[in-house]
Amino acid sequence: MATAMFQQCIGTIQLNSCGDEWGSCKKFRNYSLRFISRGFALDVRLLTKGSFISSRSKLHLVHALSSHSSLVDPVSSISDGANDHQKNISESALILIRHGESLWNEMNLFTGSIDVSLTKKGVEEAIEAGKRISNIPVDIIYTSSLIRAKMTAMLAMIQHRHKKVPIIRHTESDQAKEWTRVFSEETERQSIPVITAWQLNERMYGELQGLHKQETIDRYGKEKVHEWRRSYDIPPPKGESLEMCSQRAVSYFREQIEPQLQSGKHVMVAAHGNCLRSIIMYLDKLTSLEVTTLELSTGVPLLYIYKEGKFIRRGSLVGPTEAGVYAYTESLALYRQYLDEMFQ
Ligand SMILES: O=C(O)[C@H](O)COP(=O)(O)O
Repeated sequence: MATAMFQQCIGTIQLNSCGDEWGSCKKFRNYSLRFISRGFALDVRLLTKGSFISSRSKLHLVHALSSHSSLVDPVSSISDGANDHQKNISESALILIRHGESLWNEMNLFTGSIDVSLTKKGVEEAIEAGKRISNIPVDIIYTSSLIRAKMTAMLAMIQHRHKKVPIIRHTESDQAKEWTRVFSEETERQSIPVITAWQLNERMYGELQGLHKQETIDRYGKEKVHEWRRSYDIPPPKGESLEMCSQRAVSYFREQIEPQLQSGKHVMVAAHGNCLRSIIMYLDKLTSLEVTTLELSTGVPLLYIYKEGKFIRRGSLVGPTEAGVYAYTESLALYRQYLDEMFQ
């Protein structure tokens, strides 16, 4: 696969030698070498006259200038003869993550729309989640507008092996858009857009927000509280039912996120227990009865493959060192192989 990538990019790779090792790069001067002071440390092998030359020196691969984004997203760009069949495989990864433990999860309080931070354990869960998805391609991230989901997305993404920088896009006003513009295409390519959307916020828990869950059970009874928490269409007092939450969250998913998947982008969504339950209900075509038993743990990423208009659930991801990761799909296995070769 590395052969395929370099065949595509050979004329356009930018390389940065490390100081005194520059001499060993001279043989590649026909290939648009340029000194750039940042990038990823890699051992780069280049294909020239039909065979690989190992540079031996530590090179910094900055990016490919070609229109292909194959060095950072090889899944969609593999095109040598051996991999021609890949052209016909059009699939995207969708990762869903419920945020890590929040301060109010720890205190067993109804949280809903209240904007509380992760706990230390929540931070660790987000980092662990990031390790689990570190071999899965991610092109764009969606989070709710609440800090616990944003923290989870950022902490998870900094674990990714491709080392791209997640950047929150501020689109709340024209000025916000203008003032947060990135003026380098190269920097842009090394970043991942993070879109925040209130539609992905946790279901609004109304008059339960801030109440202790056990004390609420003691006061209103187990059955009533369970109905508020898990029924599909019965809202908690002055709050949103799952159905109401689903109307905004699933509409947003269908209108904004699904088109990204359709266009071949790999997407991560960091959100909340009930918001994600409503999205999973849509993806897995669960009935309003089935969704009542769906529970999501904090900080556990779930993988779906979007292919030919269908969502295929692949379950929760195992740790990055476990061989099972290879079993997800052929494209994902190739992506991991690429990461192994490029980001050892
Ligand atoms: O808002 C909350 O309190 C939690 O995120 C979800 O709570 P639940 O499990 O009671 O729905």
